[in-house]
Amino acid sequence: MQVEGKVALVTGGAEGLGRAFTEALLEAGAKVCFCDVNTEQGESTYTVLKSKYGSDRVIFQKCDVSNQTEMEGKSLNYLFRCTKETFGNIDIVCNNAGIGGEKPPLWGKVVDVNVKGCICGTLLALDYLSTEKGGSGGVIVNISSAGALNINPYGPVYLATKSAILSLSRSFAQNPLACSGGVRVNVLCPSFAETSLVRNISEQNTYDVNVARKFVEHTPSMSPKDVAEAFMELVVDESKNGAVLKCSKEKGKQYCTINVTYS
Ligand SMILES: NC(=O)C1=CN([C@@H]2O[C@H](COP(=O)(O)OP(=O)(O)OC[C@H]3O[C@@H](n4cnc5c(N)ncnc54)[C@H](O)[C@@H]3O)[C@@H](O)[C@H]2O)C=CC1
Ligand SMILES: CC/C=C\C[C@H](O)[C@H](O)/C=C/C=C/C=C\C=C\C(=O)C/C=C\CCC(=O)O
Repeated sequence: MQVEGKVALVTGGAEGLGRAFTEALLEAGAKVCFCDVNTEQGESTYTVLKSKYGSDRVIFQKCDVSNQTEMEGKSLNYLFRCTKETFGNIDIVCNNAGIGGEKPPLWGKVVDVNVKGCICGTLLALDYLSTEKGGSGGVIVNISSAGALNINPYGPVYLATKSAILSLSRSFAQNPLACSGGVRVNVLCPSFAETSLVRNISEQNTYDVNVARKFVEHTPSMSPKDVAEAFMELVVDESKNGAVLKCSKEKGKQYCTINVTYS
């Protein structure tokens, strides 16, 4: 895919990986609408990106991806509509927004943001991108986790949501609306990267904060820019549909095949 001149939508773009994806897309010549629930950080990031790339190429919208109705303020429906009205089309969608948490009452919000937000964002992306629905095709990249390729007793809820994103994306990649609609669906599984999500691991959102922190300390972390390089490969390479791309500091990029072995 030639990214120059294309229109992208990124959720959770105010900081961390979402900001890195947004900047990589802008650097490649795309127009980008990014959203975030954190208005202050979103406006701050928008100011920086607008001055670097121009106000005609980047917009920020406050949006909570777990908000399923227009009633509760800026929803994903509103975000997609606003992006299309502003830039005339949508070609690339990155469902990135995500949070961590394991204990009540936080875990329910984790499911709402990570799973429902990604499902809603993927369904809307298919509606706007599929040629079967008047779109011009394109690519959806959903953000799972390297942890989803394993089991982990210390982050079961978080990693369950990331596993859901993995299955959702691989399944939608074979869905008629995608296949016959010229839409590719890929999933990125990063290992640890230096962001607030990892820095903010605490008693409130993990079963054993010492284990989680030790895991992070012993696992070399990527920069968000490292992860964005893998993300852009899934956007640009039109041979990639249903691809599962793991990326880590130690082993770089690894495409994964997922099989079930029977005992
Ligand atoms: N940092 C890491 O080591 C890894 C992160 N991931 C995933 O990457 C994605 C991004 O994570 P990070 O950049 O690390 O986290 P982060 O916490 O640094 O950034 C996440 C961004 O999403 C926003 N956000 C949170 N809830 C939202 C909501 N309901 N609606 C809209 N925006 C919302 C936050 O305000 C923040 O700006 C997440 O889905 C995470 O699960 C996956 C593997 C590794
Ligand atoms: C791990 C950091 C991400 C989120 C923290 C949340 O609090 C979550 O509820 C807790 C998870 C605890 C995990 C403990 C160890 C993780 C091991 C893994 O296999 C994860 C490996 C890489 C991915 C990291 C990520 O997805 O953010």
